[in-house]
Amino acid sequence: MGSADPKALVRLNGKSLLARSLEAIISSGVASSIVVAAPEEFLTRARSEIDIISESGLKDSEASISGIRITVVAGGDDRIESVQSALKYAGSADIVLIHDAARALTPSDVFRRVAAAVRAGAEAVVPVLPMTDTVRRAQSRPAVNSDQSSTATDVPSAPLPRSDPNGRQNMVESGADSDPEFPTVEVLHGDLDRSRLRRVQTPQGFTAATLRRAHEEYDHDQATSSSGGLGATDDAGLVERLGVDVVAVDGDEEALKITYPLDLVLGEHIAKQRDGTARDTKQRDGTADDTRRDATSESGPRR
Ligand SMILES: Nc1ccn([C@@H]2O[C@H](COP(=O)(O)OP(=O)(O)OP(=O)(O)O)[C@@H](O)[C@H]2O)c(=O)n1
Ligand SMILES: C[C@](O)(CO)[C@H](O)COP(=O)(O)O
Repeated sequence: MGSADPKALVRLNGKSLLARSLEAIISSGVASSIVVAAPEEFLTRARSEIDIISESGLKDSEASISGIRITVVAGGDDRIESVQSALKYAGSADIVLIHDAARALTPSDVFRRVAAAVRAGAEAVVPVLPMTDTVRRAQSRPAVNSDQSSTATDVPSAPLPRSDPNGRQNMVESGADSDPEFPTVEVLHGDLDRSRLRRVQTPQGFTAATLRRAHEEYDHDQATSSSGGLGATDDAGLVERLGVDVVAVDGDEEALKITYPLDLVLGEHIAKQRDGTARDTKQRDGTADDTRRDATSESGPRR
């Protein structure tokens, strides 16, 4: 994102991603307690975001905000460590939802769908959306070598350069063995059947026992792994390693992960519409923007 502050403190229409995430959780009505994991040096600022929500008022949810215990704790160096810090404060809750503050515009309905599916008996639940792009596997091979099959190696799953949202540099010169003396190109193989692929969002919901077991198992495997970090980009992945089924429910395009500056432009637009401060709040048919959104967004995933 390139901002000096942690991303959760970046603002959309004047309100931080953290504050917007908390509002969505609170107004969903599914939480009895919320734990926020924040970078240690930003704990005070994270706490002040909670005060802002209280002051600005959550409309008719104000009563429930005082009924919901909100705790701010120091997170860790990565997502998994932060979740583990927060889990220590989850008390005796038997269902836990893990949410990315970066998905600050997640509609409350998504929280309700996830919580309902766990209550209905699933051990692990994630909101998902269909793939709209064609997806292929990437391999790198020497740029000048005609024998591609014997030298191709999987492109490492390191993130694309943050400075280039489209990762164009990676598309040309793979980072796998990017020695300038031996340039590589990236070649693509194999159509993956996109009708069977899903984009995974948060909140991800779990029975607390299963989530704790998944983290313990992950920690154990990390400690005993001879091949370095196991890599885990979400909690559902850890639960899946236990052999537990991860159940999908409908996600929502507005639960986008604010990752690149371009996402802020879209996020700002959505936030303004919701806050009723969009310049063009009146549509030609006379309905307000946020009224139109309510009619479409809470009814399931949109492409
Ligand atoms: N040490 C960390 C890093 C990330 N996260 C969580 O993982 C989410 C997604 O992470 P990411 O998009 O990578 O966010 P950041 O690392 O915060 O920001 P940036 O995109 O600038 O790298 C964050 O919103 C946050 O909820 C966390 O809990 N602890
Ligand atoms: C959990 C997640 O949002 C699901 O899509 C995603 O894996 C988080 O990834 P990040 O690398 O921590 O942004």
